[in-house]
Amino acid sequence: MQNPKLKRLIVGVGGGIAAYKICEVVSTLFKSGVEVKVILTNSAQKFITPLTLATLSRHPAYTDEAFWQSDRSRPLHIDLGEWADLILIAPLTANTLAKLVYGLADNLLTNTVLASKCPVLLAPAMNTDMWEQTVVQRNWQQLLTEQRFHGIGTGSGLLACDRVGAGRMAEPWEIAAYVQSLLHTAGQTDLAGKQVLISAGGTREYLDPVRFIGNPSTGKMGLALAQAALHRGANVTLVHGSASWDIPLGVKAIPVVSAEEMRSHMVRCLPNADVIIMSAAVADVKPRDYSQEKLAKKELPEALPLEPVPDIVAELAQLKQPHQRLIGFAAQTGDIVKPALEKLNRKNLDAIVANPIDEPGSGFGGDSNQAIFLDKQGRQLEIPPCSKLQMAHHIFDLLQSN
Ligand SMILES: Cc1cc2nc3c(=O)[nH]c(=O)nc-3n(C[C@H](O)[C@H](O)[C@H](O)COP(=O)(O)O)c2cc1C
Ligand SMILES: CC(C)(COP(=O)(O)O)[C@@H](O)C(=O)NCCC(=O)NCCS
Ligand SMILES: [Mg+2]
Repeated sequence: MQNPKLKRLIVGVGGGIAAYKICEVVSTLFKSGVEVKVILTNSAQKFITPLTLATLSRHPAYTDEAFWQSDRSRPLHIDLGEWADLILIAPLTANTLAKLVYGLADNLLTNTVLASKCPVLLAPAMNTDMWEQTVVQRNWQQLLTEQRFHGIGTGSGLLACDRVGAGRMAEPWEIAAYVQSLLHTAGQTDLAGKQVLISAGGTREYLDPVRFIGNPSTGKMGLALAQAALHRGANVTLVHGSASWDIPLGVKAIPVVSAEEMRSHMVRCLPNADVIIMSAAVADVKPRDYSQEKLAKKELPEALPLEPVPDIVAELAQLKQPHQRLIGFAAQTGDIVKPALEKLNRKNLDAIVANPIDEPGSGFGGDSNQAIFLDKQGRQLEIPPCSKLQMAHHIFDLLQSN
């Protein structure tokens, strides 16, 4: 999904056990069209072989042995540094972090970072005590104050030393998505300091403890919007119904079940938000009656009396201040433009994304989508089929360009 001009990635692998996950990152990115070259530190080679990464990346994997070879017409770190559009370092060790803070350059990886100007994405992985050391935290915070460095992680969970705590490396899918975002934006954090509030997924309106009215929404479009906003520097709150994914590190997630619950969280979070995107598929109706006990088959009514649930987007539109921007989604079959335009005007939205759920490779569940973006300035722009993350970036590009 990268910007067509930006697609050259160097992956620097550090000497930590989390290095085993980098094969998947390299493979995923290669398959999505990114050109990948890998540099391994000496310690990284104790965990994973250059041969594996060379094979997955379809390029030589570079080591300090290559750095010191005398058969090159130009130094390798200069060639690699000039070649890269983006450098990912994962896992980032405490050792390499400290070197980067001080500009130390005693191996191919650190020399390549100094010999390049592109953005650098860092994915640390460490034992909890290592990660929480004052000196490590100070190094981490200091490095992130520099514009070219972007950080992902760490998460909390089981570590390789059997400890449960902070220091887990971000998962491959999160790292790959962050790379895609930075290749799209060239590292520009145009949403820095902004609060972005997103709703995602389907809501469920229960009839009894096991049966509900719902829809097939998986929340993947909302997840992609949350990732794109986060990677562009925003603080992101994601109010989500049923979801089939893990929450990205750095996103504040609020799980909900019903439309009423979603409404109350969206209304509560609204005052702090700069941009509000309603990509959730809210059930329009709920059963009028709810039974605390599971209804026996024979107790089920022949016809289900229904009543409307709150119209969340309409309420947000009424409550919002002029500086806040509210974007809706309209999942439609058939003619998608007319009903979306009508919803944009009737609900007083700033923009709406009309989503043809009956087109192949678009709509519920999958990883790709297509849409027509309409706004109150009268723009009507087609977003051709692309990944949901790429669509999310197109939407933010359009919002930022007026
Ligand atoms: C089994 C093992 C696991 C290690 N895991 C980590 C780790 O997760 N994070 C870390 O910062 N260092 C870890 N280290 C220590 C680094 O390998 C060591 O600091 C090394 O000098 C890092 O070199 P590099 O930064 O050039 O890759 C580990 C060492 C061993 C022996
Ligand atoms: C090691 C691992 C990648 C394992 O992940 P997994 O449980 O998903 O297989 C994850 O626990 C992690 O990122 N840990 C941080 C680094 C670490 O554990 N270092 C070794 C401690 S001495
Ligand atoms: Mg609706």
